[in-house]
Amino acid sequence: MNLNHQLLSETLIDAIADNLSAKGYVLLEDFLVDDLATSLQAEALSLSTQTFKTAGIGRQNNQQINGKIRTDSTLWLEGSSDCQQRYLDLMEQLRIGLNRRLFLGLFDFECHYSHYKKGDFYKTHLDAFKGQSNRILSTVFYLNHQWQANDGGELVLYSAEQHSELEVVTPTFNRCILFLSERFPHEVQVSNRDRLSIAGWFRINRS
Ligand SMILES: O=C(O)CCC(=O)C(=O)O
Ligand SMILES: [Fe+2]
Repeated sequence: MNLNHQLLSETLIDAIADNLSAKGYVLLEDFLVDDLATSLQAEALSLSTQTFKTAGIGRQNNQQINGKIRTDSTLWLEGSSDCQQRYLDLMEQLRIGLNRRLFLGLFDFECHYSHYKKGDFYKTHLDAFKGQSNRILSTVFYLNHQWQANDGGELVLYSAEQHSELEVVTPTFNRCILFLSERFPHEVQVSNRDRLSIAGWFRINRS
């Protein structure tokens, strides 16, 4: 194991757990050490032009490409580079830390890079339907420097009940949002420039 591996502080995991139980989501600035965020950004940038695939929606085995709902391209992280492995290690630490505090029974974590080109979007959706999915906690980590007000591409989180806006999140470098997958409808507004992120899900083992 690389000694440079950043570990999340127990204080940070406490704060994440507190926010998740109080309001169901948490927004974190400067989530990772800068060199890790920078390496992930560089890797996403270089891979996005070659190996990303148009994203699917629906069940894993029955993916449909539906340009009407989402238009981004994705690539799953499998730990095939040092920065991917470091990111997955951190999320593993978070998984264990959240299970200890919240008894969520999180079983594993999956994540992919996403690339939204100019004009791309992801319309309002839920990441999981109650009782039908093993996705429990959604995470999105952003990799974009100098996001301007007119760049679009905000993540809008809605309240489940009134569909009122809870939070409008610009996809700013090294920012991370975590939210309960079944609880918050959300959308990515049309992006006016390239937008890179890592979307991930902590899952329970339902089978
Ligand atoms: O990129 C984002 O801000 C959210 C992406 C998203 O909702 C998803 O991939 O399910
Ligand atoms: Fe989503």
